[in-house]
Amino acid sequence: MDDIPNDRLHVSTTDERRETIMKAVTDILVALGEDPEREGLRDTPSRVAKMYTDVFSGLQEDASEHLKTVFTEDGHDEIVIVRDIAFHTMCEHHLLPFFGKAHIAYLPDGGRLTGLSKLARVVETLARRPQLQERLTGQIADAIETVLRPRGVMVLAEARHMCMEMRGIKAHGAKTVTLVSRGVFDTDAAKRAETLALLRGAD
Ligand SMILES: Nc1nc2c(ncn2[C@@H]2O[C@H](COP(=O)(O)OP(=O)(O)OP(=O)(O)O)[C@@H](O)[C@H]2O)c(=O)[nH]1
Ligand SMILES: [Zn+2]
Repeated sequence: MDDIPNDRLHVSTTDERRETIMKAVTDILVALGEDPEREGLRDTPSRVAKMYTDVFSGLQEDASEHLKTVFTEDGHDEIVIVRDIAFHTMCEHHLLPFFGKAHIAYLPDGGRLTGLSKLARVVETLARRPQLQERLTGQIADAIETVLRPRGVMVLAEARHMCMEMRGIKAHGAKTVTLVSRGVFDTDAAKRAETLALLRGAD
């Protein structure tokens, strides 16, 4: 949040936020030449406000909190992989959805493990913000690295961006793949190759 000027940092209550979004959506409808009072649109500003507060709820959360359920299992310093964690998020440039799957691998150190579901919770929290795929991928790795201090972490994300498909270049079905690797996966070529193959899976 460091890059937001001070005068924009006013923290709104949920009600204030909803009111502001409703007014903005009404203005957009009017600017488009629509009648915001017609039956089908009457509840649209409040629906969109509810949807945005849900879709962007991760802005009020700290993703690393999820990982703090740490189990110490001495001697278990073997790789842990969770594949196919589905996510839906919004690109920060157009506020259009991008969605896909994240695959996570980490090599624990000192037997420090987290609950498997917590990895998916980290993805969910970080996805519920205006995002870039590269940043989402990096932030997932950062959270795991900071809390679990593993020997290595690797995150692979693949997604379809609606701003590239339904508008602009209209590259239907194009998939963007991003990869972040840290620690031993960055320095040990054999471990990196082996883990990347596991992350990619058979399909
Ligand atoms: N690197 C990156 N770019 C993204 C992501 N999501 C959307 N974009 C891109 O952000 C760019 C914004 O480019 P601009 O030229 O400012 O916007 P635009 O005129 O709408 O661009 P076009 O999409 O090419 O029509 C586009 O190239 C999008 O494809 C993302 O997660 N990562
Ligand atoms: Zn976009």
